[in-house]
Amino acid sequence: MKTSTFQPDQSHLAYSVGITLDRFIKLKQSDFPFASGELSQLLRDIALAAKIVNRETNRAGLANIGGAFGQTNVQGEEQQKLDVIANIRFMRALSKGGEVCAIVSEEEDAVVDLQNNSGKYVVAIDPLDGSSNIDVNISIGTIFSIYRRKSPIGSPILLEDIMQPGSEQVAAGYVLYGSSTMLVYTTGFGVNGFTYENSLGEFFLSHPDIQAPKSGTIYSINEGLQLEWEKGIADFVQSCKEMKMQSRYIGSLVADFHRNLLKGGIYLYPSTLKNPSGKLRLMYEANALAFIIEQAGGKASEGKQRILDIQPKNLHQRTPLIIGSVELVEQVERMMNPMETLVTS
Ligand SMILES: O=P(O)(O)OC[C@H]1O[C@](O)(COP(=O)(O)O)[C@@H](O)[C@@H]1O
Ligand SMILES: [Mg+2]
Ligand SMILES: [Mg+2]
Repeated sequence: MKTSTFQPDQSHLAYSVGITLDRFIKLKQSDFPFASGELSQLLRDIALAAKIVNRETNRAGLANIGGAFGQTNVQGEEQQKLDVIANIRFMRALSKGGEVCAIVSEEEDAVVDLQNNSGKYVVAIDPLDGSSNIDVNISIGTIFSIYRRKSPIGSPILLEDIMQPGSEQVAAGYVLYGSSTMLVYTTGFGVNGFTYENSLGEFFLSHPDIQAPKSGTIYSINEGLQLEWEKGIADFVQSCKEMKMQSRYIGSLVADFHRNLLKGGIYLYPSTLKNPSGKLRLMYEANALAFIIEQAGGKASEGKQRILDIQPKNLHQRTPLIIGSVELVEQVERMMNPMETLVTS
């Protein structure tokens, strides 16, 4: 019997570049034997809101949605219009989806209880990261963490559902609104990046199984605060200069993190006189990026302790953040804790 030589396209079976986010989420669901599809749907809801925020950021200059909103958030920071717009868009998508029972947002003073006791998940979100760069057309982002609630489904949410350490995250990611728009996330089975194809309105897998280089030549820190650094940080930055490493600082955490994740390097926002606990927020900035960098083989620390082991005490608490290639982060830790290094060496 004559058979045709047609080879069926098997590519959908492998996580090959070009697969849509939707399809990838579906295929990856098999990583969770007891998956019921809710986390998958929640990731889709976040991707949908990201598409809308992407559209808003692209036309920020045209549609008079740049500039200040005229209010300050719980941290006393002036809210930008896009902070508020992004917050509304993500709130809507997360509440409409039905999977979420509570949200912690940079732009909301208190926990947003969605009065949806059947919701399984809690989301912590920085709707718009890098707000100071909105009006000057520099890359900005969104950062999100997803936790499974601890209290029984159907019952009201409890504090224990919200105040979970980063090690309890079931998924985390960020969206980068840059020269291209990307969504990068993990569910604890590696890190994958998707690029948004505007004309098709779809995210496509472009960076499968991202691995952070063990070391790198890039260091990212706001050197304007140099006089406020503790000795270990100052020594490390000095050693970077002596080794002629490249200083790169965009001032948008997501963009600085993303570059260093792909190229190898380290981002540091240490404690300063103005912010003795650092500037960045544990629950909706540091935890998500720490989960991603660890899944990609890197490291995240506050100088001594692993970020993901920090037990949160309040919603908007800050933490020093040292994150990136494992060898560089460990070098900073050694320089910040010379005595311990002496004891252990
Ligand atoms: O201007 P600084 O002190 O260097 O701080 C920049 C950091 O602050 C942030 O803008 C804080 O995030 P938000 O914009 O979400 O408030 C980070 O993205 C960035 O890394
Ligand atoms: Mg931020
Ligand atoms: Mg923000």
